[in-house]
Amino acid sequence: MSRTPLIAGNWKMNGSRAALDELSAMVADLGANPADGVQVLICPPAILIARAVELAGETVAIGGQDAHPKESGAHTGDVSAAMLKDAGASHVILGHSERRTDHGEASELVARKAEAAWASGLVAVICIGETEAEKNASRTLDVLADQIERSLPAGATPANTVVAYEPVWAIGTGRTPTVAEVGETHAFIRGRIADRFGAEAANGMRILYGGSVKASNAAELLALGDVDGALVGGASLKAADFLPICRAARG
Ligand SMILES: O=C[C@H](O)COP(=O)(O)O
Repeated sequence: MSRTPLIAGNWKMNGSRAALDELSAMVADLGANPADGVQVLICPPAILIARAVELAGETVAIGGQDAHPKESGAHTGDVSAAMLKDAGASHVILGHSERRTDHGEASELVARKAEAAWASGLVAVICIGETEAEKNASRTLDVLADQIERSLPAGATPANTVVAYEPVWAIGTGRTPTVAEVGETHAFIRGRIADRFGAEAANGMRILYGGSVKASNAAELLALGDVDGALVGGASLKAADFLPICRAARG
């Protein structure tokens, strides 16, 4: 099964209304010179989503960075999947390591959020990844297996779920695993998805790599058979940095 590459930009807690000019520049460039066959997604801070949706049109999908598992209610400061959908989002990042660390999110909560995302018609981009201490203790595969088991609810399909593998130690550091390590780890992840959801689901489900992806390393990472795109942080903030990554994903 062929999988449409997804290049997803996570703006994290960066951006402003003025920064949406960068999104407009991405949309204009991709409109004039499409990255054929590549799906492009930008996940700005929640407060910018509605305006981003207006600017992005059909060229760039817009997503959230988190969603509360409940649809509405007394949850000060939170945003629900239903609200993201209402604002025009199509995707939501869940279980990012910064949420797991900053907000103590456990995999069970991530799974509940994914179910809420699906119920609202959003695609869940579910993040997994080992810390540096876990890597140094040779626990990477055990950690990933556990996160796949507990963060992805029953019912995950290629249509409703994307998995993003982000080694925590590679995020924002300029360090990445070797290309061979990324290939082996993604193959392991796909194998575990097959164990849980069956071979057909594993064949169709996209697995993104994230962690210090930039124009200079994107092509070699995206050329790997089990790497179906990238979750990009810092290099997604500027059109000039992000567009070459989108183009590197073309087959
Ligand atoms: O969600 C994106 C990742 O955390 C990667 O961030 P980075 O590209 O700045 O390393």
